[in-house]
Amino acid sequence: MLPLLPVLLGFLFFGFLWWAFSPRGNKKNREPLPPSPPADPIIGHVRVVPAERPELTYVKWGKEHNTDILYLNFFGKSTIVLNSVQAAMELLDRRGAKYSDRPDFPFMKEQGWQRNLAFFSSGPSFRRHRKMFQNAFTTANCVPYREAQEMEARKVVGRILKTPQDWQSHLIMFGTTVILRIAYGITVGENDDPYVELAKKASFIISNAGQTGATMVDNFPFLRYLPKWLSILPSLKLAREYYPYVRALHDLPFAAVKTAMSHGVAETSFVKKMLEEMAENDENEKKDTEAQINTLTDADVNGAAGTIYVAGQDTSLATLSMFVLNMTEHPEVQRKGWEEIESVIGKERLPTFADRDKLPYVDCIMQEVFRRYPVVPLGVPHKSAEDGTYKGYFIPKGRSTMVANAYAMLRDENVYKDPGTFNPSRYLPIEKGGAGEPLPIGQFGFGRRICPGRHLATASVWMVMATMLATLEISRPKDINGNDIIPAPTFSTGIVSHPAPFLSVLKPRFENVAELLS
Ligand code: HEM
Repeated sequence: MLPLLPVLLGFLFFGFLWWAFSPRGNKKNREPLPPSPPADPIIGHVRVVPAERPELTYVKWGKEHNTDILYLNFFGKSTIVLNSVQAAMELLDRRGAKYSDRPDFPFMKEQGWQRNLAFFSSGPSFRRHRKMFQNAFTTANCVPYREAQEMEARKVVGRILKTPQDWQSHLIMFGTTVILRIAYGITVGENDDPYVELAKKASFIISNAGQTGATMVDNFPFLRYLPKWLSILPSLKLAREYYPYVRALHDLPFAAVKTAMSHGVAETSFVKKMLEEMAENDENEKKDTEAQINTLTDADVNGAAGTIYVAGQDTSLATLSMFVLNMTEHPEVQRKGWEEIESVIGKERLPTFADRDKLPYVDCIMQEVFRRYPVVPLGVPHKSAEDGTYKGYFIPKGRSTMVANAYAMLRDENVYKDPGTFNPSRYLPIEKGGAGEPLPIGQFGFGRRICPGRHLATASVWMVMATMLATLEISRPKDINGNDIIPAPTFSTGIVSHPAPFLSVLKPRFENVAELLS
């Protein structure tokens, strides 16, 4: 016979786990939780959500349950998935005060990204950093960075002309160089430049340490406090190994700007602008307590510049890789883009930002690149600060993570005809032969957390796309029988999604391209 006490304790223990990790609707008002696919006891949906591209499964579940809001449970933590622009606008935008917090990201902090706006919970640091970013990167305040964007875009095409087979590395180089220039005013040399080396190390740890917010350390934060010799998880070991590089990426260029400023030779940059503003405001703010809370410190500017790198480098690179992929798949679109550029600008000079309004089709190409394969398909999670309801469903506070499924929104068949097809004309007005469909919404997130770098990012991406369309022909390679090899794209899973390496042939569109670039 089984001993009674251990059996009883076992029952109690599992009963407690069941109770603690089970989802509950709002008992008081009898509102149910949003529709939810079947889950396991205690662990919830951990086993049923695929590790690869979960956004596709969320779309499927949304259709099966005929809903634009889903409820998932991971070890008792609620996740609310929003599959439509309507749901995201209602909750994350209009009711943004409730749904703009962030869950904790202990694993990013372990890697060295401490003072980072993207990972701040609501509070004074969030407000200070958000204000700093919003002011620094309005459309008007992005204008001083245009020269750097134009120059770096031309450099990337120049590098592609020299070694076209390395086009992917050259795009990586662009992502890094343009951000280092904007954040610190640093013009880097070629691949072996020490700043580029540091930036590569920082990028490596972000893309190889697991899915942001969903790693073991994020789920079990106590793991962070294990001593170094007990870093049993490979990802934790990797994070600790790369920590000094991430910190150096923050500290070395920051110190270089300060030195350059003290000698009066610093180039235009975000850090320079912020340090100058700090010096101006210093005296007034000493007297005022409210102002002191809002006062920026060196540590704030240092963290914010690192944030520009982590938030802007990989996203811009992934978007440009998606552009090359779409152009390889659709030579006819590429040709139309080039024809527009040729008719407006000719072949004697390269596009500049002043041409943008006169190139509506090129703009549509960029919008379609943002839409078809969104590079941040599940956004960055928000957190609910209060209980709420949507379409009669209960959204529990505190432990609920809100995930805006940008992929579902940008592929919504109710909004876009044949959403899987790459068709830039869909945005043109009907009277101009287009379909008058709305520009994409969701690729830059929502509400109070919407990407503050979106104007800067759009400008960088537009400039590279326009320069590449004006100068390069992007085509499919041929197989041994002379037939086109059409890419069969697959994509990485992570906060930023990249296309897996694919073959594409890039060559100058006409004879004097190299001269134009020089
Ligand atoms: C094509 C390039 C980019 C894409 C697709 C992109 C997309 C996003 C998305 C989806 C979010 C999450 C928004 C939310 O939580 O609702 C975000 C946040 C953020 N992005 Fe971007 N981004 C890009 C480039 C940039 C650049 C160049 C910067 C640098 C200035 C930047 C700075 C940030 C920051 C600081 C946040 C966090 C905002 C917060 O938590 O309040 N991003 N971005």
